[in-house]
Amino acid sequence: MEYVLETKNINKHFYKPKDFHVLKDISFGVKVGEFASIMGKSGSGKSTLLYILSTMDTEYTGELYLNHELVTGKPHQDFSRIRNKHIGFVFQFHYLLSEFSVLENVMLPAKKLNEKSHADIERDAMQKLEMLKIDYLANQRASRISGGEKQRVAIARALINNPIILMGDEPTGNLDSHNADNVFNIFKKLKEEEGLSLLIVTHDEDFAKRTDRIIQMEDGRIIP
Ligand SMILES: Nc1ncnc2c1ncn2[C@@H]1O[C@H](COP(=O)(O)OP(=O)(O)OP(=O)(O)O)[C@@H](O)[C@H]1O
Repeated sequence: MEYVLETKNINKHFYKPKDFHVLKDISFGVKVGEFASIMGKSGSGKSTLLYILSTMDTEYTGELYLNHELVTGKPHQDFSRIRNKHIGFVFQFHYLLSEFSVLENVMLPAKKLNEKSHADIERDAMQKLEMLKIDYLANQRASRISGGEKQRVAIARALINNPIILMGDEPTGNLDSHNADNVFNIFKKLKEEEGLSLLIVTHDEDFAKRTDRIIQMEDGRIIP
């Protein structure tokens, strides 16, 4: 089985205000090209898990593999590069820089990676905007566009470095049903046409039901 992401026995505690075993023996994988969702009650540990999987949180025991490579325990300076290059992340809130144009926002993670020329990055960013059918917004200030458009720009930004997996923490949580549907269809298209792997935390059952697999979390565990 070809996995883009795999975990082995991930455990995490929060020690303040008192010891709390938040993630318990999490072992699972996301297959290449799979569109998986994570559901579970509030407080079951979904966001905590996603922050570990996206290498934003390194305080845990167990193992995380991306593209079969063990990333757990790497030197700290490696993580921002791994994250920037291999993982696209979409939050509930878009976190766009409001004074920058849409195009500049999408270009930023590629600028940070510093592997391509400005012209190449601009071309790639325009291609992502075209793919998401928002290229007409390229020169608009991010503060001037609608909520649904902002989330599509955030997706374009998450894709700019051609990640191996796109993760989302309730990316449709702030959207009305029309815009949420739009985002689902974009994710589905990314899977079907680009072969992208996706792992999306959601509270929306209709959204989850339409993904390839629902991973259920309860009390810090994945329900088998
Ligand atoms: N920094 C922290 N310190 C202590 N406890 C924390 C911390 N962050 C989260 N928790 C606790 O860990 C548990 C899991 O939180 P988490 O945010 O992962 O849940 P979730 O399933 O994503 O919930 P929601 O659906 O409400 O976003 C909760 O009980 C939360 O209160």
